[in-house]
Parts: sequence; structure tokens; C-alpha cells
Amino acid sequence: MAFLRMESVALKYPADERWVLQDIDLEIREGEFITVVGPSGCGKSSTIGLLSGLLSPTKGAITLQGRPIEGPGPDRAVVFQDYSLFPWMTALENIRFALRQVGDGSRESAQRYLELVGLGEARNKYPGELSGGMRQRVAIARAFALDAPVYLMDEPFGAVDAKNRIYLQDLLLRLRQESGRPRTVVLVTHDIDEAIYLGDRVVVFSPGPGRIRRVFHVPFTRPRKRFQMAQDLGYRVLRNDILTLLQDGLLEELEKVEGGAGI
Ligand SMILES: Nc1ncnc2c1ncn2[C@@H]1O[C@H](COP(=O)(O)OP(=O)(O)OP(=O)(O)O)[C@@H](O)[C@H]1O
Repeated sequence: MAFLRMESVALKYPADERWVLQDIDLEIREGEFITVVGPSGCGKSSTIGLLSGLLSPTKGAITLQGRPIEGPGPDRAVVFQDYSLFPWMTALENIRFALRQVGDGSRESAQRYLELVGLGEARNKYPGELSGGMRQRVAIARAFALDAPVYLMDEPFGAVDAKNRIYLQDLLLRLRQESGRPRTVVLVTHDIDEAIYLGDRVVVFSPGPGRIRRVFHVPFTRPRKRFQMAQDLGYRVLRNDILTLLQDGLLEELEKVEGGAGI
């Protein structure tokens, strides 16, 4: 049985006639790392919204371990691009807040999670006093403090520079590896290399309405070596296939828009 499952899912937002997502079928195994790529507006964030329970499917079913997802829950930690930290709480308080939801809100535990992401010294700083990369480290620490089996991440590293992005990708993989239990991740990104480096499978969406165009298996064992992997012929072929698919989708969209405009 699939651990996390989307079955014939379709989505329309209220007061909008358009289908945002259609015919989404996806079965995710426990502990699998799924990355999602696709052109802007194809429904990637909406998919995260559905899996988190913040949105409900208009059609179809979404289940976690066979049970329907009916709202947000402590079994799913969500990390957004905009850090989603409480600005009025220090880094430590942000993590304590998360820990309290799962029972242990002690300073010591919160401090341990901050140290895990290399921010032990920044405990008394407010999010506004931290750089983007540091804020996202706190957000990741907070997600791990929740100890959820499922992580839903919507462009979590989209707003940080290239160096921090590499650091955060490796941090995420390390924390996941060291956590001692399977962590299932669904991560949305615009970065094909990030999708391949992190994912066990890369799901490519196409727009208008959003559908799954193709799912690619990433044929590299873990732990992965970033630079070695990037030089592998298999990697380059995979990257090229994904890029070609994204470009095709974009061309089809442009043709539709031009057709619609009567050009
Ligand atoms: N709250 C909402 N109400 C109505 N329409 C919405 C809402 N949120 C998103 N949409 C629409 O749904 C479609 C999919 O949006 P979504 O944000 O899921 O796409 P995305 O693939 O994540 O885009 P991006 O890569 O730009 O973040 C878009 O056409 C968007 O305008």
C-alpha cells in the first residue's frame, strides 16, 4: 500500500471556473523523497496545499497511510519559501513553539535543534535580525523539531543564494539521514539540479490545468556526491530529458496563448 497517495485528484479554487489540477495520480512510498518541478502556475504549490490539508481536493482522494487527509496535522511539517517563522519570537522561541506542539517545549531541546543547524549562538535573535539562509535553517530546525514523518516543502531554498542553497540541501539530507526513522519528503523546486540531487523521483508537472507529465526515477544511491553525480552521463541525460519536457510544455503553452489571442 502506498504511504501517501493522490488518487484522481482535481482542484478548482472557489469562485474560479478553471481547473488548477486535474487527474493527479501519485503513490509515494514511506521514506521516499519526491521532488516536483514544472512551469510557474502549473499547480505545484496547490499540490503542497492539498497534501498539507490546507486545501481540499474538488475531486478525488488524498490519503496518508490509508486515511483521508482532512486538514493540517502534526504528522506533516510544512516549510515554505518565505521561512514562515513568527517574527515576534526569537529563533529559540520559534523552535520551542513547535516542540510544545509535540509535548517537549524545553529550552534544552530547542537549543539542541538550533545547534543541529549550526545556529546555537543565534538563539536570542529575532527572524528580522537573521539572514535569509539563517532564517531558513531555523525553519528547517523547526520542521525537524516537530518530528513529523512527512515533510512538505514549497521552494524552501528559493530565496537563498547559491552557496547557502547547497549548504541547506546537504543539511536537509543529513538531518533526514540521521533522524533514525523514515522521513517522506515532497519538495517543490524550480531548480532541476536540486530536484535530481535531492529526489528519489522527480515529478514533472505540465500546466493548464496542472497534470503530471512524467515521473523520472533518479538512478543514484545515497549518500550522493554532488559533483561526481553531476559529471555522470546518466545525470546529464536525465537533466536533459527533464529540461526538454519543461521546454516542450512551455512551447505548448505559448502556442495555446497565441492561438487564444487569434494570432
Ligand atoms: N487562492 C487562490 N485562489 C484562486 N486561484 C489561485 C489561488 N492560488 C493559486 N491560484 C491559481 O492556481 C494556479 C496554480 O497556482 P500554484 O501557486 O499552485 O502554481 P505553482 O506551480 O506553484 O506556481 P509558481 O511556480 O509560480 O509558484 C495559478 O493559476 C494560480 O493563479
